[in-house]
Amino acid sequence: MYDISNISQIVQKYAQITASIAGVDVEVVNYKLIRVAGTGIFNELLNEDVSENSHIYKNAILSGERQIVYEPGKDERCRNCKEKEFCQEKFEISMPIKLNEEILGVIGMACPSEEAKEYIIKNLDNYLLFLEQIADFIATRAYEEQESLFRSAMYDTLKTVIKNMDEGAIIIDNDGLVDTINPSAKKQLGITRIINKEKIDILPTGDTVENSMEYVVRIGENENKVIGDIIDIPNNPMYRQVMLFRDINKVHTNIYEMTSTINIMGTDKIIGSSPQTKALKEEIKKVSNSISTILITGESGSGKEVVATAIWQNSDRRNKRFVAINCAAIPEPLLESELFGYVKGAFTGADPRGKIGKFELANNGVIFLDEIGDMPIYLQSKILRVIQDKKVTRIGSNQVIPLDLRIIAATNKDLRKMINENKFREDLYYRLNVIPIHIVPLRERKEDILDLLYYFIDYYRKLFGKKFIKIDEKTVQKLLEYPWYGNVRELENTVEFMVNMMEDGVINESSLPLNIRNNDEKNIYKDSIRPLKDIESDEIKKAINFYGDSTEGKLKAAKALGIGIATLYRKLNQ
Ligand SMILES: Nc1ncnc2c1ncn2[C@@H]1O[C@H](COP(=O)(O)OP(=O)(O)OP(=O)(O)O)[C@@H](O)[C@H]1O
Repeated sequence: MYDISNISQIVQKYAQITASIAGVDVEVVNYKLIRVAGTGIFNELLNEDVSENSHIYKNAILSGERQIVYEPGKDERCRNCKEKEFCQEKFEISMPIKLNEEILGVIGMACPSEEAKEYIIKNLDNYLLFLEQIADFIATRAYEEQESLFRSAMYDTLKTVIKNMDEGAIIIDNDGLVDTINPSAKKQLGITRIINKEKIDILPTGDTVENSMEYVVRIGENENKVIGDIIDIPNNPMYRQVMLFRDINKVHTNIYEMTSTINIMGTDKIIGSSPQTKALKEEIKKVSNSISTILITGESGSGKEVVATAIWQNSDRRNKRFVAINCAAIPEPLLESELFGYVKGAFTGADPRGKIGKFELANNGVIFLDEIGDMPIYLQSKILRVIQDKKVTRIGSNQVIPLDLRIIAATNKDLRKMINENKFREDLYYRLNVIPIHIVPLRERKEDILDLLYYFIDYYRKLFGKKFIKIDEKTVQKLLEYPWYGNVRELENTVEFMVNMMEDGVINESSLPLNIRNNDEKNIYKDSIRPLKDIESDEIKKAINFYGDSTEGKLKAAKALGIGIATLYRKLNQ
């Protein structure tokens, strides 16, 4: 309950006004029966505890009713008063000070003379009304004081909470100026100076992503995009709004950290000492810092993603994001929204919170479009536009987001064949194939089989805590002869199996999976026999990849293939 002692000066003024108008002595006690204000002799006795001999006040507090005492000392209510014999007062009115249902105290009026008593009784109704008014004034001031204390305590608490929040927070006053800005907000907006009472403009971009609205926040020269919420503070004399927000880059980083599953590989981690792999590592180093688009081709499991991450790690974008999207793994209807993102309410069935797309997420870094051959043709034109225009628009949004991206695409499909079958856009192919990198199948780089074999044995024996002594010669031979259509991925899985099966630290034929154990030479030959047309086409591709697509490159390729240039052009057209 509010203690009116806290506003004793105001109460004293009311007591004096009452005393001078009524011509009587007035005192005010709080709900604990401590004298808070008083006139005449009472003024000398402020802060006195009057609970022992203030039976009438007690009655007023307990009943909440005004008390009128015509014969102080002789009245029934004075029965227990120790000083009733010596009571000097001739007449008393005690008016409770009420705030809603609570009694904050009592204002008491005491008549020292019979004349005053007579006069007051004659005008009793007016006196009662007057005293009731004064009690109401005191209660109103108590209420205002209580509210203002409560409000400032709330603001203090709010400001402490805001100061310690991870989210950015700005309190905006009724003139649209910054009242309070927390350290997180200053950091996110890149502000180092004191900006209290500076003008702030908050403009919604119209997009809602990740459950919050996107805004441009402008304070002086600083302009930033954030996503967050504006909370209006209605009926507040000082403050208009609180803005809570997150840095859009931080939102991107969080999504990236939550969704990225990439296996970071530098060229040093690419295992293999075959001439092809050595050349591949050189090529990676050469092309890493260019901004041109790369198309990596190679059979499934041959290491296309490994090469893509190695390019990123070798580039000056290594500290930026590498965002991979497997176009074959995402159902077609979802692929577009995964790539471009969307805003709240963009289409039925969409996540109502909105979504940030992979292109936007990869901005300033690298996007890896894996299995690009599985991209539906209508999306191919959209991707082409993103590559050409270097900008993206979230589905359902009008906002254009400029992009600075390194694009790496990969496929195990024959895109030229797909172009002939009208399944892949030729213009997109040329846009992607600026720097072609082909990874030869594992069976064509036998040295790598050995390197990878020992590398994976070492990895899995450590992982399983097993001792490894040796792998027998015949088993190694079988592994070298196996065609590895699943490439490095299949070899890795095979080694994991063998290390599991290995007994006493020795890997032998009995540790091999059945398909490899039964893969005798006949089968090997049967499996590896390929139509001449395919072999020819592979060799031509190899030569063109090696010497380049230019006229000079084609001349060299034809020479290396042992055919005339006209024959090469004819075969290329086929
Ligand atoms: N040269 C290499 N050194 C070490 N590990 C490799 C190498 N090449 C491939 N791997 C490993 O083999 C597995 C398959 O590689 P990756 O995913 O890069 O192949 P991919 O060609 O992208 O396959 P897919 O076409 O199926 O997407 C991965 O676990 C990868 O780490």
